[in-house]
Amino acid sequence: MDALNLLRQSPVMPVIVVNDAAVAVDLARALVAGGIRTLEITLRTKAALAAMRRIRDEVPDALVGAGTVRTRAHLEAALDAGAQFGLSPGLTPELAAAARASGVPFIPGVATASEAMRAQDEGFDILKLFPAEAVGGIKLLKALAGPLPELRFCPTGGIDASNAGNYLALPNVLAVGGSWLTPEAALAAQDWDKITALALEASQLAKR
Ligand SMILES: O=C(O)C(=O)C[C@H](O)[C@H](O)COP(=O)(O)O
Repeated sequence: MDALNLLRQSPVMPVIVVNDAAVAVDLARALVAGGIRTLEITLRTKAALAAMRRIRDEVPDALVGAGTVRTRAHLEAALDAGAQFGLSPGLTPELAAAARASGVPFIPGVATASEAMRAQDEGFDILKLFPAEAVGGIKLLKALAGPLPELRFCPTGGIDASNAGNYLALPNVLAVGGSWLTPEAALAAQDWDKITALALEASQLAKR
């Protein structure tokens, strides 16, 4: 699978912060039950790698991704833990080389035209716009479509059920990312029905 097909699996990529690997399997099952298969587990917590391993082993319908991949070492650790793809808030030459060598889909983050052009030079044409709302959101994506028509985006940062549909209506947007499918309170309460309901709502957001 490449980044294009990956982002076509689900209109929304949940950005998941796991504090306790023990709940990762139930959480992943709740999202998959709501039709969301592509899961971005951020590397921001100690539990992240163990969570990826468990989901990979126990939830075969999920596609497990690593988020917040900032270095070659992060990417290698995530792949060892079973990650099937990676995303980053940005891109460095070292990370670009590691991602190309890994052979897994990798979606680097960009926030400007120059960053998008550098990412394209490094071989990436499917990019995360991050932090989407803060750097111009829909207006920026519309403006980039003119000079950079080959690029496709997964905007992330400040997106939720209220504005996701507007992003998905843009021709250069393949999917959106966001943390709104996994609210901290629902995770703490292990309210899997709530998370399945949010996932169902998100999976019905049609692309175009
Ligand atoms: O951890 C990463 O790699 C990131 O890129 C950050 C996340 O994508 C955003 O924190 C999600 O943003 P919200 O949906 O506004 O909460």
